[in-house]
Amino acid sequence: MHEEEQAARSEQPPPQPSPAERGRGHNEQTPVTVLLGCIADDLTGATDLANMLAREGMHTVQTIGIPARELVLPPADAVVIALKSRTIAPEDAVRQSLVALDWLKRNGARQILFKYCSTFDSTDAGNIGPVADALLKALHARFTIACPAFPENGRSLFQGNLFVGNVALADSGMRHHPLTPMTDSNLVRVLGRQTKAKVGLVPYNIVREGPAAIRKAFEQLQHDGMTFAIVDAIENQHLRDIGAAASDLALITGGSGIAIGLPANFRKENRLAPAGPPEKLERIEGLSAVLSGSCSQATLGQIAAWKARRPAFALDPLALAQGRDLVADATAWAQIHMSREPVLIYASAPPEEVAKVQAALGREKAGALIEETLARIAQRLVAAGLRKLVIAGGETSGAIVQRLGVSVLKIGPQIDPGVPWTVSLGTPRLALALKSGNFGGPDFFIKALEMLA
Ligand SMILES: Nc1ncnc2c1ncn2[C@@H]1O[C@H](COP(=O)(O)OP(=O)(O)OP(=O)(O)O)[C@@H](O)[C@H]1O
Ligand SMILES: O=C(O)[C@@H](O)C(=O)CO
Repeated sequence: MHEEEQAARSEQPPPQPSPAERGRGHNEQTPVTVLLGCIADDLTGATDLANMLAREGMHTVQTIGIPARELVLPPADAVVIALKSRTIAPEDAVRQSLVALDWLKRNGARQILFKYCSTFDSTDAGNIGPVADALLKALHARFTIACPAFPENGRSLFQGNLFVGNVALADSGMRHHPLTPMTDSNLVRVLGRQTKAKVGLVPYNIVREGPAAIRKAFEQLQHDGMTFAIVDAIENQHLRDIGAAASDLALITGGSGIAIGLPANFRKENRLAPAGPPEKLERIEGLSAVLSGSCSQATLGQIAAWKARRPAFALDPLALAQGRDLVADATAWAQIHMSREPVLIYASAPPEEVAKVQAALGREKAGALIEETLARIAQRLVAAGLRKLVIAGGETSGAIVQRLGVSVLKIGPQIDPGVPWTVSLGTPRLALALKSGNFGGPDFFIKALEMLA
């Protein structure tokens, strides 16, 4: 371990305060004292991570982008900064991630977690490798792990190969992802193409032996000149053991699953209180709706389940492009139904329809037009009393949340693995469930809103 890193880690723990005692603001005069500082490369991924940390008993706050100087955050053990850096130019992703790191360090973070997708969404140009390289350098650290496993959602790693359910990543739907097609399941190779540093593997037969064996493997890999270790994991217990073995690492990288084992390290150091009951979110009163721009298989199934029981309005992207005012149409329609029951407004469509729209409008233009439309609809519906909102899709969530001016989320109960209810701070208070495209059971939308009834 580098000297500076060692010095920071060998400090004696302070008397163990609650987050309320620790943090009262976030500016330079009164810093929040964060234990775990997290940088997520997209919005729904950040919420997934925040959910995991909250479930494991850390008071967790999520910010949308890098917190503004004047923003006062509630006390928190963990702060997750949600960036939108997964598919932007690598140099922009690096720059934004370093600003996020700087904020987290200034606010006391003792360990940094870089969260990316459980399907390792990236290209040979990045952004996982370049961002991880830059964070390591900024932290004066020489070694980290990469582990996107998330067993509860079917993501497991064996011999460095990532599986989605019972198929290898490259044989899964991720092969056809429009921005980050994943055509190689072997993460040692995938990450190896994104960094000049050496990438090694801690295989399953070592992981299953527990924290001491895993830690020894980390030491051996460092001795052999490796900077990254892809670490196999199939079950939550493996992630807990990897977390324990990674307690001394300044930087950890992975999916939300890798967070499972980290709170225990802070508890062991007497810095974190034992896990209590899940934090109760304030009750939000008002109208409910679901907005969806996700075209994933899971979301399409959830839309079908909703339509069997509840009112739904489909946005036609080609009509939109021809200038039809679907914001007005959808808003007027929703206002008739919403006072009686929750509504769904969606642009989501199966691959063949998406392909037609993309052929006519161009992929980026189609996406941006739909995101902008859903965001404007959300804005009008909030003005009309909408307060409980389920959003499907990472890009879609980003566009809507940005338009609504949301900058901080408090994390509440889990709806399905990877998706919690959250409450926005600021006015008006909104209950938001931001669902990653691939997450949630078939009745997710209905289940989510019933939880708030
Ligand atoms: N009918 C459609 N035709 C073309 N593009 C569409 C259509 N409906 C939605 N889109 C666009 O597809 C993109 C879907 O991305 P989004 O990130 O919201 O969902 P996702 O990829 O399923 O979610 P996640 O990133 O959480 O896995 C958005 O840019 C959206 O505007
Ligand atoms: O890790 C995942 O699969 C999700 O949190 C995500 O990042 C989807 O965009």
